[in-house]
Amino acid sequence: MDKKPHIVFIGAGNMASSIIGGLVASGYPASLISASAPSQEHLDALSTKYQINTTQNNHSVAAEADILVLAVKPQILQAVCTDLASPLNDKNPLIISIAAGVETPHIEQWLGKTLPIIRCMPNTPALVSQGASGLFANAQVSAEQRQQADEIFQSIGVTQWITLEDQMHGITALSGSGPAYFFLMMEALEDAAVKTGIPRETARKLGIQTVLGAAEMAKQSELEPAQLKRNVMSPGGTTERAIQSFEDGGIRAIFATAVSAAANRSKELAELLGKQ
Ligand SMILES: NC(=O)C1=CN([C@@H]2O[C@H](COP(=O)(O)OP(=O)(O)OC[C@H]3O[C@@H](n4cnc5c(N)ncnc54)[C@H](OP(=O)(O)O)[C@@H]3O)[C@@H](O)[C@H]2O)C=CC1
Ligand SMILES: O=C(O)[C@@H]1CCC=N1
Repeated sequence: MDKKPHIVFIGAGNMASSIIGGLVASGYPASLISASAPSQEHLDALSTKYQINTTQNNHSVAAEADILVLAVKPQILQAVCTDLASPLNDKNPLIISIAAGVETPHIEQWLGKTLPIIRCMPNTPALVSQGASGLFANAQVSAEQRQQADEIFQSIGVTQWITLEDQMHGITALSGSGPAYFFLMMEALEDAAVKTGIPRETARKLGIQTVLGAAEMAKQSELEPAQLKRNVMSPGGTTERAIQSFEDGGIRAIFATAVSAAANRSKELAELLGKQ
């Protein structure tokens, strides 16, 4: 980026904080990051931690944005966008919405005009620069804006662009919600290990490192996860027993059902919110 854009966040919750934290950690100037939300307490926490600009006034800050990140709950996005229509009347910032299940035509309709809009589905590991973001650009987004968005989200992890907005439901179910699946597995693995007699602290430390090590290995290896799994399974050994137990318990069906439940909820949200 030659001249870095002023990035304004509407909403200062979990996800905005994660992205802001990742951006600042990657060296993005805090003076070029602003956030707006109702809670002064949340804003103070953000400005103390990251030295970014904060305000409770969506209008004033939105009018200064080169890039406006909509980081509020999907259910209030319509009200927030409708309210921003007037301050954006003579402005043309790049809009980036991270709201689950809200489609770009609805955002355009609520903002009252055609605008460059990118839909992004990030995830909370952005806070430690290990995010995974799926992105979709509408037809108004220029190559330069696409590049700017890509650089922002690459500074907090990995990016993947999709060409069909409909695929965002699957991305949401995969990587948007995904960190929670692995935290659940860490909880379950730790509890199970403690039941074998291991101290909790030991179980947590080794459990987390095992997840991290497996992910790093899968990332670096040319082998597919299925082969990496087989490489751990000595014939007649311990892993084989555990994997057989997972398979007997229907782990693949459990994953398929859960991921499709999340994708279906994203579709439901899109239908519900589009009808408001
Ligand atoms: N959490 C996640 O893992 C992910 C979330 N998302 C999406 O990110 C979005 C935000 O989620 P998340 O951060 O978890 O939610 P949070 O509830 O943590 O944050 C929502 C933020 O919106 C603020 N807000 C509420 N009303 C307004 C308003 N009128 N104007 C400005 N700000 C307002 C809240 O203010 P206050 O601080 O005062 O409460 C809060 O800071 C959602 O749309 C979600 O779908 C996407 C990917 C992953
Ligand atoms: O649970 C949610 O709806 C949001 C979207 C993806 C992750 N959190």
